[in-house]
Amino acid sequence: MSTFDNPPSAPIEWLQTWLDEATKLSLNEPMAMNLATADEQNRLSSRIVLFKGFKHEDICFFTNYNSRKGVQLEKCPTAALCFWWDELMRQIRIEGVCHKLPNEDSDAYFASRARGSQLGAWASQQSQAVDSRQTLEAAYAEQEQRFAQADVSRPPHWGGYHLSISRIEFWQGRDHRFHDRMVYIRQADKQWQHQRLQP
Ligand SMILES: Cc1cc2nc3c(=O)[nH]c(=O)nc-3n(C[C@H](O)[C@H](O)[C@H](O)COP(=O)(O)O)c2cc1C
Ligand SMILES: Cc1ncc(COP(=O)(O)O)c(CN)c1O
Repeated sequence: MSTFDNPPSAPIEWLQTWLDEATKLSLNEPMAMNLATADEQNRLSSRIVLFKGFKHEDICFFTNYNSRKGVQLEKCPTAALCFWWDELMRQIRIEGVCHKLPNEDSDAYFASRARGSQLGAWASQQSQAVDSRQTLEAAYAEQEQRFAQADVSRPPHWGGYHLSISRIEFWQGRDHRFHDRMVYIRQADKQWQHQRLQP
């Protein structure tokens, strides 16, 4: 029997199962998810970021807090995420509110990154204009020198967010565009209510 015929009362285990199944496929970026944010005029923008695990039941990702998305999240913390796995014909849509992770969590994740990516986080003022690739390379070389004898510390403007889920939908592609959909909505008392949706 499919999970859609016997849905769990809460969605997190189901989400974890689909993430595990996508990871097993040896895709290039199985944890890539679209992140949509809005500015103060309700203009939307979206881009791909990587899912980096859970904080309790919240979804974590890491970025530059001064980036375009970071500036938007500061003013408008509601955001939407979307995973799509072609090979599984599966989509997961998530909506919720983002908060910055505690510094300790960002420190721990930053410390786990490749050294080159750590230096890149210092060298890049993400989303700002730059006149040439050479300017970027020079900024990177400068950070390489600066940290030549040391571990690379986390830039204060680089860190994580955790998105608290208010709505999540599981979508399984089926023949004749007659897909399975199940949505979970978080109620005021924190309990989940789920409903099957038409394709
Ligand atoms: C597969 C993939 C994964 C990415 N992961 C991240 C990520 O985890 N964090 C991040 O800041 N940017 C990531 N990026 C780059 C973003 O898509 C984007 O270019 C960048 O964050 C700047 O977005 P912004 O100007 O809207 O803030 C990724 C891009 C791709 C294609
Ligand atoms: C600019 C940028 N920042 C952060 C990440 C997150 O991935 P990681 O921490 O694994 O480098 C990515 C992934 N492509 C990225 O492009």
